[in-house]
Amino acid sequence: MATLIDGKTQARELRDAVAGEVQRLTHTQDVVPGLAVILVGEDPASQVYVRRKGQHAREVGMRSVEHTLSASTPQRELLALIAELNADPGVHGILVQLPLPTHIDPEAVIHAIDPAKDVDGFHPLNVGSLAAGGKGLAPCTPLGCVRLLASHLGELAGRHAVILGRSRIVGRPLASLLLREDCTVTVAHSRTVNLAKVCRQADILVAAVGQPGLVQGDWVKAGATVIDVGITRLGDGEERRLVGDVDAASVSRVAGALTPVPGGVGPMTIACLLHNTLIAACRQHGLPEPSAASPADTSQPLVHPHA
Ligand SMILES: Nc1nc2c(c(=O)[nH]1)N[C@@H](CN(C=O)c1ccc(C(=O)N[C@@H](CCC(=O)O)C(=O)O)cc1)CN2
Ligand SMILES: [Mg+2]
Repeated sequence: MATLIDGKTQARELRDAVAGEVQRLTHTQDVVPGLAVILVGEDPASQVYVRRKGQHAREVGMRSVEHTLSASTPQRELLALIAELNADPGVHGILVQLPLPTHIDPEAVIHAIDPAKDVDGFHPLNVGSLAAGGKGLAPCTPLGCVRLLASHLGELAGRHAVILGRSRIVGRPLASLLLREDCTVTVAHSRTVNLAKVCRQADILVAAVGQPGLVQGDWVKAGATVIDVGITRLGDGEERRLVGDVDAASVSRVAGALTPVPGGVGPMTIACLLHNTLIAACRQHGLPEPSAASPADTSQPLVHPHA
């Protein structure tokens, strides 16, 4: 049976490491990293994630500012709030929780965030920097995937990674991050011919399409490491459950290791957000960065204590 890669524990370890760095910054530099999170509307899942981001930010010693706006907030009001936060020297990281109500253009919102404070890594300047192999802020879910992979596999260089899904939030930035680790990267998607055959070539298989149970055991090479990014809510009440893109029952008989849903990539997303906020604060104050920018650098204890 496949080893389960425990994202919950690793996320806690990363938060603890970030907390140590925050304490050091606060005491030696008088800098308290500040994170501002904006929620527009009342989507229940988004409310949970935003609450958790604020709570975890405070737990690691950061200043946390939460702005909750009604679902009917005009776009110009949201842009005005972002402009205020851009100008606030006590705020080092800004994020707007997605999805947004349909009358708001997410592109306009993402463009409005100061790229230096864009801790989601969604601004085109950060997207471009990552694609070019530079040092811009990278998106949190792909960063979490690379940390989990490096913790389990150590060196990633030379491995063939197949990423299922080409979204802006996961698939594309993850391809850039894995290229940075010298993986051979294939991005597969809904138009890929013979998807199962492509997936069977992977040493590392990442499923990020939002289709429950898509990846079956016979799509996986024996011993491969499988990362399940999908989180779909099925059922109601007592029957309510979260399922990933991977059919865990069949895949765990073939794979070498697998991330669970829940408790895999999800918790790493918020821990990586805190790490990005710490990096952003250091950069804004011209201070050396806390350990390696690369999540797969095993030489630094902040990065992944398991490796
Ligand atoms: N501005 C952003 N919006 C969204 C992002 C993002 O990174 N930035 N990602 C997702 C939501 N998300 C964080 O915002 C997120 C999703 C899931 C989890 C998580 O811990 N999941 C748990 C299950 C939690 C549950 O019970 O619902 C798990 O997988 O174990 C954290 C953060 C979309 N929007
Ligand atoms: Mg996620």
